[in-house]
Amino acid sequence: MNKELASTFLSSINHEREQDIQITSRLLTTLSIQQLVQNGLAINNIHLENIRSGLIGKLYMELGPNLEINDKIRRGDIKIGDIVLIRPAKTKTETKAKAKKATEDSSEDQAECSGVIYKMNDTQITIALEESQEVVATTFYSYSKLYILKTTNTITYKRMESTMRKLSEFSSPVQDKIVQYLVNERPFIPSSSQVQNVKDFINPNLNDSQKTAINFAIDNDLTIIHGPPGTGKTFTLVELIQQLLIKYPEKRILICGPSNISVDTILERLTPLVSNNLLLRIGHPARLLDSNKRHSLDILSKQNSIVKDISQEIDNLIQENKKLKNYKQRKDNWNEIKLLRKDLKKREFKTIKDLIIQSRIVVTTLHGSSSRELCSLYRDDPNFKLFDTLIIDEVSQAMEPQCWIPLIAHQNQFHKLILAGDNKQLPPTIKTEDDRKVIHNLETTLFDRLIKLFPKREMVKFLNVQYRMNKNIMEFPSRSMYHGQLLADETVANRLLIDLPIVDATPSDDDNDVDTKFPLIWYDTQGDEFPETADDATILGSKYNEGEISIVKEHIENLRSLNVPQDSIGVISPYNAQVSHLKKQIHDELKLTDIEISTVDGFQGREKDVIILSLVRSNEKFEVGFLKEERRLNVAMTRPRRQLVVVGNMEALQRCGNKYLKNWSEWCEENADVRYPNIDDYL
Ligand SMILES: Nc1ncnc2c1ncn2[C@@H]1O[C@H](COP(=O)(O)OP(=O)(O)OP(=O)(O)O)[C@@H](O)[C@H]1O
Repeated sequence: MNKELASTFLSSINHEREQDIQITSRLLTTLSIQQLVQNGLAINNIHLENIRSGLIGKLYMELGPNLEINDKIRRGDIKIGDIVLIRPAKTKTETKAKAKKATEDSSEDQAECSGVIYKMNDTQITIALEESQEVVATTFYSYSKLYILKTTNTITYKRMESTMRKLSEFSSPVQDKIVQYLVNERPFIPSSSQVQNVKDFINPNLNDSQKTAINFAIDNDLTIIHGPPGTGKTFTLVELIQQLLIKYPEKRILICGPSNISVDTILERLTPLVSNNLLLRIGHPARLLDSNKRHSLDILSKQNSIVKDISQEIDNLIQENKKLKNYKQRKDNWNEIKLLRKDLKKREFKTIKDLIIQSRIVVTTLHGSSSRELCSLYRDDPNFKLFDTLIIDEVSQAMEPQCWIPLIAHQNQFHKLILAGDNKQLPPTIKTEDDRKVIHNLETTLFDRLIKLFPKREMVKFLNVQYRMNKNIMEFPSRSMYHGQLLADETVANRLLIDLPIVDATPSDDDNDVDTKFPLIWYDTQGDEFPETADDATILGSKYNEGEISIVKEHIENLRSLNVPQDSIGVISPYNAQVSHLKKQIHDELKLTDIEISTVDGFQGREKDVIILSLVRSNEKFEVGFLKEERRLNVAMTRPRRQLVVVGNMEALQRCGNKYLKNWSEWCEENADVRYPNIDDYL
């Protein structure tokens, strides 16, 4: 089965990469820089302030706003960790000679370099460059205006493809005990010992479902911890990791996730509980939370004093390089830098190896798990055993081929695989739109496939108590997605906005209509008074709804008049255009900049006291587009703790033909405080 699995994924990944590159290059070529900036895919009007050396011989390019134009950088959707292209803007004032000279040096038609966004604020962007980009980068001093473009991260595709090729080379039957489960070459037989492994839990607050999951994971070699929203998946994993350290002090655990934030959350929670020399974070320092940088292998490996001196010498040579006029001098200077770099790398490798051997918990993204640093230990001894347990968190946000990266890079080592996630929340983001088979192959996560492979689901442990939502908010998601199994812990079941100390107590005791007393409110915009609008400005054909924005603003004003703090309020819309219009009116016009406004994806894994959800869709044909994606809506409606406010056309949901949406609006009709806004009140 490994060969079929590998070839299915190889063709799907190839198609996905082509689609991704096509979509990105279509945007970059058809749109002007202005339009790309408008869509958050580019940042312009910046210039090169400085180049300095950094970790593991990387270079850091510091860019600031072009002060002749503005004093702030318009960051758009570009964020830390993105791979970007840096290019000079063609400006009239740029003399041909200057451009020609820069081209000679860069020996390219258009000077261009690529790097990773390392740091970013309104006044400076720091980009980490690969060594190969240095010569070009220094030529950018001669341009007054630069711009950066967000690009496709092809490295991730290459890693998945090489992993799948290695999987296809496995001889059958496969040797690796864990891989045997995944390729259906081994039945799953749960351990029969009823002994409750853990005698003393460290965390006294664990509930029974969490304890059961921990005991099962210690006792079995395959576990899936199914954690619906707010049920303490991370809480559970942290205890499990501590128990594994106690039980197997000599073994090493590899913790992976699809994104840096998914693994940084666990590392942050582990830091106060585990001695820090046992914790090691592998990954580009640019992409780590500041609180986790102290565990960063990159940074730790630089603390060696000789390594520091060599880095300083490299730095000085780079500064000198700027002043050298003659091309040959510059070339000699780079050669000297290259020699120093070789020495630096040898010393760093030794330091890195010692740090990895000393650690007991290695934390990295799924892609980072096959990093050069980690796999370099097998160069000396291919049979070296580095890890014993693999934990993959947020497994339902990862494409299955990503989950194979650590399994293949460290094959024949793992005796235990623990997957944690929720297959009823956001699936992995797939760019492909033109091939349903590819979409299905890549959207079906390892979690989904294993519960099909083992229909008895004996390895699945469900966390059933949630610590986030008022029970009225929890009720529909529990019924529609979790077979009604969710329970609201008593600490959250009945809490309302009005219970927040800062919020005005009931202005008058008998005033039961005050907004802060309702956990569930629906502003029903049915009829044709609140129509949606197609937004042509954004090339992605997004939609927005002016009428709904007015209702959102009015509700926010009501809450603010009752002293609900801005940072307790979140506004979500599935449509990018609605998000940008909401930001413009709430952030720019109302100046309520502490109210978080984002798409559903931006709120994944997060929570707020009150969430206002603007559905946008309202048209004569009752079309609802991708509102039909129930897992996306499930994430949106399970973000609030105390109040969920929906603004949307109930009739559209009841007549769009989608069962989930119909059930949701009918259930809310019975259980929410439904209001019928009158458009005249907003004109
Ligand atoms: N047994 C428990 N007793 C008390 N509080 C708990 C317990 N388990 C989890 N919590 C609380 O519930 C909240 C959610 O926990 P956690 O962040 O671990 O859940 P998660 O499943 O990782 O998050 P998400 O819901 O985004 O998937 C946290 O505030 C945590 O402190």
